[in-house]
Amino acid sequence: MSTTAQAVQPLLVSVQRLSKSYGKKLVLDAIDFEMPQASIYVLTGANGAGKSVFLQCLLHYETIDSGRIEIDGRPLSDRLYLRRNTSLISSDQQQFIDLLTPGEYFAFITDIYNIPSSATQRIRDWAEDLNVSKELDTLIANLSFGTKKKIQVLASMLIAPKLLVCDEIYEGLDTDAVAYMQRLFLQRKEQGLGTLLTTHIAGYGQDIAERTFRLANHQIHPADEPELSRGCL
Ligand SMILES: Nc1ncnc2c1ncn2[C@@H]1O[C@H](COP(=O)(O)OP(=O)(O)OP(=O)(O)O)[C@@H](O)[C@H]1O
Repeated sequence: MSTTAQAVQPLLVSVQRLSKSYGKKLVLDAIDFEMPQASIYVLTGANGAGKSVFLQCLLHYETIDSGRIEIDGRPLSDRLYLRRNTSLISSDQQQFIDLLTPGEYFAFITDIYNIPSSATQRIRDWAEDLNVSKELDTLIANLSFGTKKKIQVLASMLIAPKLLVCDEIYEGLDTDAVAYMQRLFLQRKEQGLGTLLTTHIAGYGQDIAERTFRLANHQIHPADEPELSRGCL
């Protein structure tokens, strides 16, 4: 997508001077970051750079020390709008669904998001695409790491949030699933939805992303900035 096209897209994510510390440990230092609607952005950074903390702050799972965050033009204090229109896929966020089966989890989602019951057939087709049809009645706690992730992916497909945030989505996924995810993100973009992916492995997801950023030294910069790209993984 050209810079001009991006300029006319309304913003999906707007972050201004976001700072976050844990005690004396500074993680994010006055970060500015913008992402338009209908986009795929990648955020890279070394282990411990602060990518997950940034995502947690973005979706208000973590409090911020200072700064301003807007999602689709709404402040984080618009809690219901935020929860309805965002989803996070992360290996750390699964415990709350562990004691449901995928089938129960999807029923739960269709209830709370008021999704028509016709979606049930779609989710069965998608489950077949991702090769998890046989797991729909197994407790999520007992599924493999990659299968748990696929269940989260299916849930996000049901919800189709305006902003989908994926923390290390490719970790633990087989090659077919990775290819499926790439197609899903591109499809989301065509539908006007935005996807933000983090990875500590440079190259992952960047082939489909229009922009890649790097979190280093507590700040986010375009990954192709010369002084930062020297330090890339
Ligand atoms: N709840 C917390 N309390 C204290 N420190 C924390 C907390 N959460 C994260 N940190 C620290 O913040 C820093 C950034 O962690 P974060 O998990 O965001 O890194 P990351 O870039 O996602 O790393 P990785 O690629 O390994 O997943 C780390 O030093 C981590 O120890």
